[in-house]
Amino acid sequence: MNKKSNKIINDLVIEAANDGIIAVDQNGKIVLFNKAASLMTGISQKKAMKAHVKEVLPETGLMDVIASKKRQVNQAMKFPNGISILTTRMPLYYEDQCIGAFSIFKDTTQIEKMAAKMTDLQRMKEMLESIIQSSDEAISVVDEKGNGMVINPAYSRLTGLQEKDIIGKPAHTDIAEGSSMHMKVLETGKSFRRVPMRVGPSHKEVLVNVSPIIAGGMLKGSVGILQDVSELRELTKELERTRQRLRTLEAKYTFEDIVGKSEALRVSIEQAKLSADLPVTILLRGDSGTGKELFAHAIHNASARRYDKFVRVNCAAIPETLIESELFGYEKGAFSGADPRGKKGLFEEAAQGTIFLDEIGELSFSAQSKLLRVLQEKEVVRVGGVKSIAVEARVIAATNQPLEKAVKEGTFREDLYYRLQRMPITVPSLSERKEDIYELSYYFLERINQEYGRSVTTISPPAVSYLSGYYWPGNVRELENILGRAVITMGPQEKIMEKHHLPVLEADKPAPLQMSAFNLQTEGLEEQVNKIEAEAVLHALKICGGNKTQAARHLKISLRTLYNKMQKHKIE
Ligand SMILES: Nc1ncnc2c1ncn2[C@@H]1O[C@H](COP(=O)(O)OP(=O)(O)OP(=O)(O)O)[C@@H](O)[C@H]1O
Repeated sequence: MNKKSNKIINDLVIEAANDGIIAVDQNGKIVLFNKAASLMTGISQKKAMKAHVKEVLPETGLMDVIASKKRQVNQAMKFPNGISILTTRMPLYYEDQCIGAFSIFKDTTQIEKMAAKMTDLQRMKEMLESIIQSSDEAISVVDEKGNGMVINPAYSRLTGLQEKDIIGKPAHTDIAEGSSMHMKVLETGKSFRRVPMRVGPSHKEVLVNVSPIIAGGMLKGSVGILQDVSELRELTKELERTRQRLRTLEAKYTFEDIVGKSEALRVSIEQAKLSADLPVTILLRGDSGTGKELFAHAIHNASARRYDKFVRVNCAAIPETLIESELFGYEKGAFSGADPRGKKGLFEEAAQGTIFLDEIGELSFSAQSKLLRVLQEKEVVRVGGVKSIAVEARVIAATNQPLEKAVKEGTFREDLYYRLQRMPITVPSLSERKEDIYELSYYFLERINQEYGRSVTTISPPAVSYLSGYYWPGNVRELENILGRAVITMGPQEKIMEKHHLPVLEADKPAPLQMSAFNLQTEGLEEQVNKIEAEAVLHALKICGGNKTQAARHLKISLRTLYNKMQKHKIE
């Protein structure tokens, strides 16, 4: 290869190089400016060649190199067009004489951008990690193969499992009962919510929400959030207790609110008014929905105790295991799961007010004994305690059960029965006072109008006589419900309730239960049995007009079991 061809090759290589190359002579005139240099600086090769470097690219610092004769390696700098470069600059020598300088530079803009992105990603990752670690929700993450990747301290607290037990281990490692939802997510790519399972060595009951982690359109893993069911249960129970307490702490009605002029009702009201200030326990008797609670409110409000509390306790709705501690309170450490500070019972809570014991026929035998003692001695002893606490509250009890039968069968204490029977007041059933239906209907229409924003002003005589022909197993409560339903079926402008607005009311015996068809293919036996049970309970309540005692009798179960079933199937 001769000198000439050598030069041609050199020129071609320089031109094709990815790095920018600029060379200047000892005066600073640009003598070499390759294509990459042009692309990076945005200056055309034509303009750059022969121009003085100070005019077009003073930032290259080549004049300094000529002056100092020093090489500078890997210097970072920026061109005016924003391109970042890394440059190496050197003086050019020929026969020991500096004849110029040159610079080779690389475009580092992309690398810088990537580095910034990496820093952002790193920051984001650290942020996410600290959110996960400090979250009160128990979180577990698995990778696309189903191996544990991340758990947080809340997860360890809930399950009792540590990172060493989970990280890198298969997704089912933490499961005590149930199948891995993480694996289900990885198999289906779908989310699942509120799946019950048990986890960890202590078989902790949890509800799990799981979702796929999708990155760049690919399934990369699964994230699960575990909720402690026992905590949820405790909260729900507490809410229920608070609700019940709120409902119980005021007596809304007075004798003025008891509608009806029938002789049967008038006698009961007279008796109740007379007993209001007598220092005796009252027993309100009568079918479900006749207005016993209304009477209890009215008696309290007519007594000297009206400015004190009215505490209502539905003895059938409180679980048997809790009734004694609810009524009489408990001392600290009385039983596991109890408030460690101990708790006042409802008798103490009622103080100088009234305690209304609804469904008293449902009290357990042992609670009956304690109640008798309270009525006789006028004092309570908290569960797990020894100290007697004076009871000043007045007791009004109510039942829709034939207590005499329960006494005979040995399920209700005879001595308690006689104690309660000193002042019994029977609230008549609606079928014994059908003449009150007219007045009651107008009273309820007014209430319903207010509640639903309607203006039904009249009920036609045929509609009233139709209502009077019915046997009203659910009493006044059923009448209120039927009128409410009828108003909903009426047009918004209709003002007169006619017979056709009312549902079909069977004059006498109920129709047999028609079971709906169940989908045997998709539902398991347990689901089917549950549905049938819910339907049977609903049907019994319907044909008994919402009268729970009758419905329980119809189903041949105790009233307490009926309450449990209603709660289970969320039947109001
Ligand atoms: N004479 C009445 N005047 C006005 N409203 C009444 C009358 N009797 C009952 N009610 C209403 O009917 C509904 C049922 O009454 P209440 O709850 O007092 O019945 P109850 O006999 O205590 O029923 P249960 O035994 O099922 O607890 C309530 O909404 C109540 O306000």
